[in-house]
Amino acid sequence: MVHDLELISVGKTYPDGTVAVSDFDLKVEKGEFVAFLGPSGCGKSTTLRMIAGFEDITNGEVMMMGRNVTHVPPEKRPTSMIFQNYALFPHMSVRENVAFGLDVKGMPKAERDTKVDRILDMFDLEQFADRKADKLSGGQRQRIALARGLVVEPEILLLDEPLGALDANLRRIIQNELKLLQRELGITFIFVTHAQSEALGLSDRVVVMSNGVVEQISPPRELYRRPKTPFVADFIGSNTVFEGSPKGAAGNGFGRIETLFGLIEGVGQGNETLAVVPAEAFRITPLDTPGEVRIEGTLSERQLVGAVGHLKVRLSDSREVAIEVSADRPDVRALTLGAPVTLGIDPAAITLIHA
Ligand SMILES: Nc1ncnc2c1ncn2[C@@H]1O[C@H](COP(=O)(O)OP(=O)(O)OP(=O)(O)O)[C@@H](O)[C@H]1O
Repeated sequence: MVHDLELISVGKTYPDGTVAVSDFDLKVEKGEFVAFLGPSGCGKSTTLRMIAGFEDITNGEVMMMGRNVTHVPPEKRPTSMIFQNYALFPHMSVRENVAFGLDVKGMPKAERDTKVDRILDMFDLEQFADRKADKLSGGQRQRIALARGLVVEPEILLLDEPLGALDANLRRIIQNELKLLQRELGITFIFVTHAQSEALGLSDRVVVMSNGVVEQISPPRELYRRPKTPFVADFIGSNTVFEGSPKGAAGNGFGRIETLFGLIEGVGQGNETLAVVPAEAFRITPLDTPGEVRIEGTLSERQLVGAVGHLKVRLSDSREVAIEVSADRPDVRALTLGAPVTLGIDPAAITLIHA
């Protein structure tokens, strides 16, 4: 199958010796929305710029629609890039800004104008067509940047923190628009962000990066449910990680590790050394699940707010686990600070990973 975009072992070392990206492998299907997510400096932008062709690749190859574009200049790639600061020409009108990419391609005027009119209409920008770009609001500028990126009809749209300069409200609005637009046009989107909620909310798949290395490529839900590395377990959601030693397979895709808190069973092979437990998987026993993992602790905090009880349970290694329970439970109401508490976890919610 031919992919819209394929990165084969792509790496980048800057002239000063900084290794920004190493061995990046990725296959993206037509119409997919993929987010690159990771802390500042992890190599997201460098990777995006290599895809766009603005940055030389030190090793590896970039394929687009089955064609090797590793050494193809940006304007000859089927991509279009949108930057965080929009990179609009402030003294050009909206229309001139949007037409710019088509002019660069040498498109005949009549055809160009038709395309520009159509896209201005699509983004509700006709009434601003003759206004200078620096006389517009952030949200309007963002729309122009999108219109300018899309008017050249790219196969792949590359977006580098495109919403970073917007306030929270506008950000949410444009996020929605972006997602609808992407569905409607069926264009492949590669989206760089360090905002977890944005990556998880918008994309079909998320590439989590750290220190120039791909940690995990998964749909958002999978990142929450089945982190594959300690970095992802720490970076995504709110997990508690227990260390242990491998105790082998337990059947049906489950394994066991021996920890300070006893045997923990979870999804895995049983040759792993870490058990990852999402915050919402902890329950206060007695509860129902047969075969649940049990961990002992003492109640260190209790707040009953309306129907919800916010509890904290201190474990023997002095870590605290936060739990939400129904405040109506008589056993919860009866708990006093310092009381022994047994936590129960469904093994299916636990993921075993390698350190
Ligand atoms: N031109 C350059 N020369 C040397 N090192 C660079 C250059 N550009 C970026 N780097 C380094 O490469 C690494 C990756 O940078 P990159 O901008 O790709 O990260 P990022 O994940 O996009 O970060 P941010 O979210 O802050 O934009 C960082 O260590 C950065 O300092």
